[in-house]
Amino acid sequence: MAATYDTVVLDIEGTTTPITFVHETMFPYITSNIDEFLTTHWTDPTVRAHVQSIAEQANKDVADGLAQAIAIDLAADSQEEIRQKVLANVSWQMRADRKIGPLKGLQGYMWKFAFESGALVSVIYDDASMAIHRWVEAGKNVYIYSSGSVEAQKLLFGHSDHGNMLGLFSGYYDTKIGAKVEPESYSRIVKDIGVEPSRVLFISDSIKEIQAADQAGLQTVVSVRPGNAPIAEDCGFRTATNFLDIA
Ligand SMILES: CSCCC(=O)C(=O)COP(=O)(O)O
Ligand SMILES: [Mg+2]
Repeated sequence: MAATYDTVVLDIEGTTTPITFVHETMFPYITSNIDEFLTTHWTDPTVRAHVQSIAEQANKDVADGLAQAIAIDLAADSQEEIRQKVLANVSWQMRADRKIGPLKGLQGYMWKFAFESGALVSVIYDDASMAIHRWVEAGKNVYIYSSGSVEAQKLLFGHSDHGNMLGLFSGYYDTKIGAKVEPESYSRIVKDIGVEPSRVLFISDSIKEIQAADQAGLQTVVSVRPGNAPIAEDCGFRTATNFLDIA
């Protein structure tokens, strides 16, 4: 590909970072620690705000008829009932790998303690790290767009096996800008950055995200990594197993 882009937008899971790191290290950290974390941090104002968001989402899910959702009455339930219902709602959403703001917000806050204490160090593919450096050295702007909260994204790139990479990125987007499978989300991102969609390269392992970005007029490459969902050879999009083939 000729360098017809001057902005790069990167997904994380399955793109810069192995799916296994997210599913076998980051998510189990939440599952193993959330019970104790909520008990210990229950009165922390940030946890209170996340509990409120989880409760609002749970009540919406119940109204929408989601079978596993459990309503939370913040005014009438006891604090222990609320805590147990938060645990139950987080549990089913994590089993479903739900990419939704309230869940991602609480996960991100828990990961803050894990990354900052050194309990977690993220994994970035060598070629992804090298390509990001090359893009930045070539004057391109590199952004992240992930379902993980912006706070979690910064923790992940700030505490990686390639060191603190935060200085390389021009900005971060999460699902507050819109779902990753909606073309409008990509239109909002390029508008926010202030670039033409045709000058932006988006890389992701998710074919639905690639289709959405393509519909919004961005250039795309499908990230093919070990453990990613298989991509059909005739998917109609450029694929890459190594970022250095793109950079
Ligand atoms: C950035 S935090 C960990 C990743 C995460 O929670 C997630 O859902 C990753 O989704 P992505 O959009 O990066 O595939
Ligand atoms: Mg991904």
